[in-house]
Amino acid sequence: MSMDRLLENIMRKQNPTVAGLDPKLSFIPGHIKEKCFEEHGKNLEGAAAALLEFNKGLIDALCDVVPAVKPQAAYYEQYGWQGMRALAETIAYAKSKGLFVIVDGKRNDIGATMEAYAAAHLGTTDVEGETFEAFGADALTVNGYLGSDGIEPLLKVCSAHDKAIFVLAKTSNPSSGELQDQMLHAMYEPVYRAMGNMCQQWGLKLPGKYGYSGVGAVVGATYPKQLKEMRKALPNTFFLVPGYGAQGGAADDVAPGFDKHGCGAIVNSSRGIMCAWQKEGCDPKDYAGAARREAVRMRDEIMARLGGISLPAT
Ligand SMILES: O=C(O)c1cc(=O)[nH]c(=O)n1[C@@H]1O[C@H](COP(=O)(O)O)[C@@H](O)[C@H]1O
Repeated sequence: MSMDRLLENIMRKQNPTVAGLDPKLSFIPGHIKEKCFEEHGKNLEGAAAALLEFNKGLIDALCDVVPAVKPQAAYYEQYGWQGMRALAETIAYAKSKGLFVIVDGKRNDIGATMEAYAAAHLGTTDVEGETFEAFGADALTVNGYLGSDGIEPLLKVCSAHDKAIFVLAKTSNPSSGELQDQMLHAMYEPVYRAMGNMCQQWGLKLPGKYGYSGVGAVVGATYPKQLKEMRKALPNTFFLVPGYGAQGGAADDVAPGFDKHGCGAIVNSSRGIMCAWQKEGCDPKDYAGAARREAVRMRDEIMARLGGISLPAT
């Protein structure tokens, strides 16, 4: 099962972190942009080529450190179909380096449309009887707030193609509480807890051998209290924890998301890793080296809190 593969990658690398690949031109060193603009023009084609080259450098530098990468689709979409091609090529390149790829699409719609999203990102697309893998991620972030009929098609595709999903429960952004913290009086619990419970239920259809199902939940590093509460309440739900670094989350904040085996969560950092070269003020040609140093620092900081990671007995 796909989530098992993520856990095994985390265990092997002793690193419960994921590098976000959310590139925009201002994050990319000048020498890459100049080369790509010269080759392809200063247009969407040139920009997309720069994104891909930047990403490949990051992936090469990070692939023996991190277990996974998380490209956020919006950063590619803003560069048109050329950007989406860069997304597809980034996914393929990361997979070829043994990385688990979580595409951050936060997709959701009615069931019929969700079938199309599921085919696009996790399954295969049918062309008159022949099937093709479109984007081929290992996991996709989704929004569960349309309810079960939006999630069911994903569960089917996950089961058939060995994939996983992460469902937004308590997001990291400052205004997430406006709706997600509201109490559901009939259930005596806030909305994000109800969503967590739904993840736990949906996960029954995708059981994993280490106790964590193929339906994970997104819980922000910026809300450690809720992270702790959710870890206790949802023993079979693996967490994607964004908000470390650029959004202010630190090792102390993410620690409550883990179980007693040091398992149960993966912490994302995007700008913290991608833009480390700007923060360090190092030679821009060493941008990937700076990303690696930050990824190692982040790993060591979180691992110092966890001690070690072992996989719960099967
Ligand atoms: O689903 C996500 O990954 C996500 C959920 C959430 O609650 N908060 C959140 O920041 N994210 C994503 O995680 C990444 C965070 O980026 P940085 O703040 O640069 O580390 C971005 O790709 C966000 O879109």
